Amino acid sequence: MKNEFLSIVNKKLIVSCQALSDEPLHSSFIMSRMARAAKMAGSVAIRANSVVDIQAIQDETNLPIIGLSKVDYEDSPVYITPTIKEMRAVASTGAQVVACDVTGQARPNGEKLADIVKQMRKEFPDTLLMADTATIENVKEANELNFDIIGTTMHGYTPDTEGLNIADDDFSYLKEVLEVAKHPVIAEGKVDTPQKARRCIDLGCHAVVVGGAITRPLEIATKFINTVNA
Ligand SMILES: CC(=O)N[C@H](C=O)[C@@H](O)[C@H](O)[C@H](O)COP(=O)(O)O
Repeated sequence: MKNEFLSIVNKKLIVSCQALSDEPLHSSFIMSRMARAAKMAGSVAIRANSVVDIQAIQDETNLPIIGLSKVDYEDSPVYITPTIKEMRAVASTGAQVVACDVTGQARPNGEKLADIVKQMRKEFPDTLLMADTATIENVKEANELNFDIIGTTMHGYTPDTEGLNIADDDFSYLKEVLEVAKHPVIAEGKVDTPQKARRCIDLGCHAVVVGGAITRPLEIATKFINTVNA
């Protein structure tokens, strides 16, 4: 039976607690404390990168997790849970959701997304799969592959969508995604104010993920400094 993740996060905020090795807060302990703060504020789930961070956050908060594993491969631009190896590792933590890149770009080792999804359904039937998409074409592929959740995570982060933002033109891209998607949409990517997060819910998203605007102090401080120093 599928887990209760979607009912838990319905119309709610999910905080993404992530810091890569080149970021000042890179540490599973620090990410677990970020997750503690998010839980205290009322976040109902956490998005987390890497097995070690997921485990630290599970131990600290016991909140449901959207898990992913960012790994760079030489033969592919896909880095969010790119192969079956990362998908299995994240699912094996017990994360309620495994998120992976669905941008249509070639995966490492020539792996095919359809095969990965099929294998995951066999091995982890109760784990939800979230598609981190960039374009409407990607949303259609996520529909065809029957992903449980469709995210806008990669919009603005691929060659086809560089510089774009889901909030542009009063969220016109997000409105299109909501039209096309056949599964619940979670808004994610550059949602950097409470008002924008609320707008995503009001437009019909199932939930909304906010990361950097809450958990990346370098990003937050830089915005302040750029404005003060302007
Ligand atoms: C592009 C990419 O790798 N995005 C990652 C996906 O997990 C995270 O680094 C983002 O922080 C997350 O999507 C939340 O987005 P924002 O931090 O803009 O609220």
